[in-house]
Amino acid sequence: MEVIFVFRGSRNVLVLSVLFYFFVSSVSGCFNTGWEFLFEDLISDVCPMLASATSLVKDILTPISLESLKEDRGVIKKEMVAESLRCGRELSRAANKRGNQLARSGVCLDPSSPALFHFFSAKLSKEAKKAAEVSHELLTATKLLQLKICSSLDISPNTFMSILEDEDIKVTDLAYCKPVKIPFTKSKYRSFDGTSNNMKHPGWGRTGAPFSRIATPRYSDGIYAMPVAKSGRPLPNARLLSTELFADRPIPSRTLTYMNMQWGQFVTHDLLSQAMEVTDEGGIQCCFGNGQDILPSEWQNDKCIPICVPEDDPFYRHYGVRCINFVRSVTTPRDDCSLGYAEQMNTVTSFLDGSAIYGSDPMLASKLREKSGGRLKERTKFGCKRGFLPTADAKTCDLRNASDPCYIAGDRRVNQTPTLAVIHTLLLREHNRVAEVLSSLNPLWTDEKIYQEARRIVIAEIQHITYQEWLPLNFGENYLRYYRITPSTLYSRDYNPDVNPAVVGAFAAAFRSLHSVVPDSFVTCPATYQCAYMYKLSDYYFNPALVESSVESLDDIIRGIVTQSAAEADPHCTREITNLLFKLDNKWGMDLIAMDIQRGRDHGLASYNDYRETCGLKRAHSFQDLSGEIPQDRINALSQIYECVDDIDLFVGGTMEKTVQGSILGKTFQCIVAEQFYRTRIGDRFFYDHGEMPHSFTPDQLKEIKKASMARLICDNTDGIKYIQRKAFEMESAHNPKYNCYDYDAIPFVDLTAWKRPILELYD
Ligand code: HEM
Ligand SMILES: [Ca+2]
Repeated sequence: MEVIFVFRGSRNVLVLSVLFYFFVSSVSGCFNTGWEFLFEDLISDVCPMLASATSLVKDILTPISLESLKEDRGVIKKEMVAESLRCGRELSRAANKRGNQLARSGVCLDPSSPALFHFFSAKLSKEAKKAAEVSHELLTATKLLQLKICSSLDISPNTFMSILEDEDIKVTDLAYCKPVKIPFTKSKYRSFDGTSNNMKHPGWGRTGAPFSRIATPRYSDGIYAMPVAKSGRPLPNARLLSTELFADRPIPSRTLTYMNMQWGQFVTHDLLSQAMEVTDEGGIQCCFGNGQDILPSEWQNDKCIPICVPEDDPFYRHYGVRCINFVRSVTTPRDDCSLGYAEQMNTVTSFLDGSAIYGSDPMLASKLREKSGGRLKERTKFGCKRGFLPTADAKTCDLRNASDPCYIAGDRRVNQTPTLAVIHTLLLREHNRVAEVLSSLNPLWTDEKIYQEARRIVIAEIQHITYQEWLPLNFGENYLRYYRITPSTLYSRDYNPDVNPAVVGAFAAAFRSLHSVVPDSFVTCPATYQCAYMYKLSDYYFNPALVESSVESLDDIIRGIVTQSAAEADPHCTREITNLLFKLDNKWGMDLIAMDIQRGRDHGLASYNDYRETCGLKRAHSFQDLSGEIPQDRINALSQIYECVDDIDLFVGGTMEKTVQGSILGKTFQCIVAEQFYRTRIGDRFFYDHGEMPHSFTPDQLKEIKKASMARLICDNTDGIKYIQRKAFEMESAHNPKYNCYDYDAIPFVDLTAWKRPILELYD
């Protein structure tokens, strides 16, 4: 094996012929900061003006005292900013180049590794790559200024950050940062990429927007470096936290179905998606081989933050696994291109706008269309009346037979599990069903008109099912009313253009805690509902073939997931996701809970204690102060792993809280989730029940949309499902019995005749 070995510190590229590679675990690789590529002699070579050896205060600052720094603006000299931008660009490009070289020289992912499949979930567009590149340059420039100013003035990184905030340095001379006016269009229909939803801020909620923050980040340097404990030591190991605090204890929910869990994941995929950094060659490898150890730092990409596995790990030690591949999320410049801390990119539209069905950019949207009859592309299958998702590149699936389907949809995660692919199929069918009815009601409508109207109806149904059926069930009706989240009986008039609909980064942590409701397997049931077969999740990651394995298979899966319960919302998670995620043909997989924790740190999310304050709870000064929200046994476990109560990660602390009455979440996550769904509704001009707008539904139409339900969606879009409980997110019971799909009183029907328009009204 020939490996190009790039030494940090000397910038020499040595080509080493390595026949047998003996590897000594490098502990430092467990705690990368993200700035490993910035070393002293490189900075002094590339940017002599910024190197700390030339720390003359007058170079950087106009000659004034430190006290006045906080009051005055414009104290950091323009030339110094320009120089840090130039250096930032040069150094971050060099780091990029080094990453590509490493990948080309063989430091890349094993084709059958779980880690490779982790990368399939989000691919970066050309625009996203550009944004990521510029954001690295701006972050590196910020870091260089910080290094220089902190060493020259002997101030802390935090003091520098507050100076920088006051300075509010916006970059305008980078081509990317030149203000681009996104033209506001008055279309009745949403754009695909979320632009032009807000008239004053046409970029709000768009594909590629930064996640929003409701608490100051806890990067250890205030900019991008991975967080550390208050003592300055590393935070507890993410895998250790997973095994100690989230151990598998399978308790089924008494009330909620698997379908309830599945809709939650689907809604998540509509609202957000972070992507991981890649090289020009593809996914980044941070571990040696297939997880045998951490790569030595000389071979690691700067974006690597691998999860080290403790030697005595209860599961991985049996397989010699010491390293879970993990790579930092793509960052993006903030909306005004100012210097400051890192913001992560949301690669889908932030609105609840069916983007997982239609795509988050016009190109994908177009690719998914039939271009006739307003329909989405679908595949037919002999013996089935209704269609299936179109298929694409089989390389992104783990197929057993060449003829098995690998789906393409508006969201790349569609193939993650067969039950997720089922929801995508139902909504694809609903679009085409609606399109057919609309075109028979309005025979003169064009393909475009039918497509847009059907899309508008399906998005409204998704919003209605989510806000009226799913949210109150999971988070409590009273609570939602209190936060003004529940839609009103007919129109609501509370659209607020000053509310940014961007997804809050902490919301991802809160919703990730629902990984605990994922069961270990799913069952299938024939028409008699005598449920028979059970499929382990880990045998079906990225293998959706089961959806089409027979004429009845899709119906059987749906009957299964409305019959089977979800797992209880508690801190216990199935080993199918904590040991076996994306296992494929291996004996072991990745750990989703360790990844949830590590991802929160990667995004610099403020600590659990900070979010307690943000949410109006008392800040805890000792572990015991958590007793109002966290049960004693969990407090004991937390205090044994964390050094200090301030160190507790948001994901961990939030998941440990006891649930609020009527909700599957504790107080802190309840508050964060409420904040998100408030923004998603109030900040979306096109939200389905906003009245008195040019694009609002007529009262008759809105009344029909409000009849939509999960049960009706299933009845209308399956061949053989004849009976189902009225509330498909809840287990069948005496209060929630099964009804015949033709019983329109029990399971109301969305009557589309309200969309019949006068024959001469072709387009509006
Ligand atoms: C079988 C079920 C599921 C699987 C296999 C799964 C898998 C994953 C994976 C692999 C990630 C990315 C991890 C990372 O790189 O940081 C992720 C992220 C996430 N998951 Fe799940 N998940 C499932 C169910 C759910 C459910 C039920 C919910 C919520 C109701 C949920 C909410 C989230 C959220 C909010 C994120 C962060 C998304 C992002 O930032 O892009 N997941 N999940
Ligand atoms: Ca969306």
